Amino acid sequence: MIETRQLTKRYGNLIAANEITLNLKEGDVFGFIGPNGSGKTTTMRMIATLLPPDYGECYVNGKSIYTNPAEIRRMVGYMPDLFGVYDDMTVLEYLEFFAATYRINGPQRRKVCEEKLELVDMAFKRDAMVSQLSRGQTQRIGLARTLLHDPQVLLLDEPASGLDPRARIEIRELLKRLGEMKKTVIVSSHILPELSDVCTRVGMIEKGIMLVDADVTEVMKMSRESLIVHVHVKERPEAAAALIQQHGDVENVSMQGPRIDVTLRKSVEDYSFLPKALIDAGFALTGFHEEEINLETAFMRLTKGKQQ
Ligand SMILES: Nc1ncnc2c1ncn2[C@@H]1O[C@H](COP(=O)(O)OP(=O)(O)OP(=O)(O)O)[C@@H](O)[C@H]1O
Repeated sequence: MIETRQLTKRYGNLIAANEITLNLKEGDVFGFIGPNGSGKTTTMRMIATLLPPDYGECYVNGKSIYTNPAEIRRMVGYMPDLFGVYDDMTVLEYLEFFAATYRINGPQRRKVCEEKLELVDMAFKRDAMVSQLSRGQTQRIGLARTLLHDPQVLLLDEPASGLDPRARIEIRELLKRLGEMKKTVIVSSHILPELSDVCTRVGMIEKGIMLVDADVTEVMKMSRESLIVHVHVKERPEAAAALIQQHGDVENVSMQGPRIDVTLRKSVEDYSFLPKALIDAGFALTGFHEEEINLETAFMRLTKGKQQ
């Protein structure tokens, strides 16, 4: 659905996007992660045909940004990180105004606007003035506006920035829904953990260079040097730790309060020996689970040393 090859943009000596190659299918929700100024907006604007690249190719649903920009714009909904809203309009008027620019006319216009308001859970504010919406509500109206022409591809630049935790969760739920609707979504963020449970793929960019592009599960796996297992026993945790330490597959054991953190040797994946050894030795096992790596840890580990 989105295919870029060595997409490149330079500003003087600065290479804002350096040979970005991407391949996203229908239903992919691609988390585009990177610090400020790393090239996320530049890349998305090139895909949206709003910024001409200096080099490289980009196809959306098989259409080239060079030869079919108008068709691409019909297929793409782009939500910039900052967008203005007009003060003296109600929510519905605002959406109808943009629907008109997409040539959605007649009774269809009101219907489409109301549908999108439902989708972003803002129907209850249809008659409120746009100027009186909270930031999270404004973001949701922005998303409704991006969805008006029912684009197959969505490019969302930091849709959750500046939102409180509840509004962030709501945006995440919405992203999930868009993936389920088989849209192809690119969503940028520099806040890493918030994307992990909605994205199917993750791209990590720094200084214009895509350092990692993989499935979320793959990213987690790649970033993990060795497995860590958290163990809780009812009594005598120090004695349990000493017992675990003796096992040949265990690299290191440390105590985190009452919790025993067991680091396994590299490439050891089967840790079923741990509960067995503890139970055989008479310990009452009360907790046992593998440490989860979040995207933030993954990003730090995977990009370490790759950029200066
Ligand atoms: N019009 C421009 N002229 C010169 N430099 C630019 C221009 N637009 C962007 N840049 C530079 O290109 C680099 C990439 O910017 P971009 O906006 O793509 O980053 P970003 O990853 O979206 O950042 P943020 O998370 O802050 O939005 C930055 O160093 C930025 O200063």
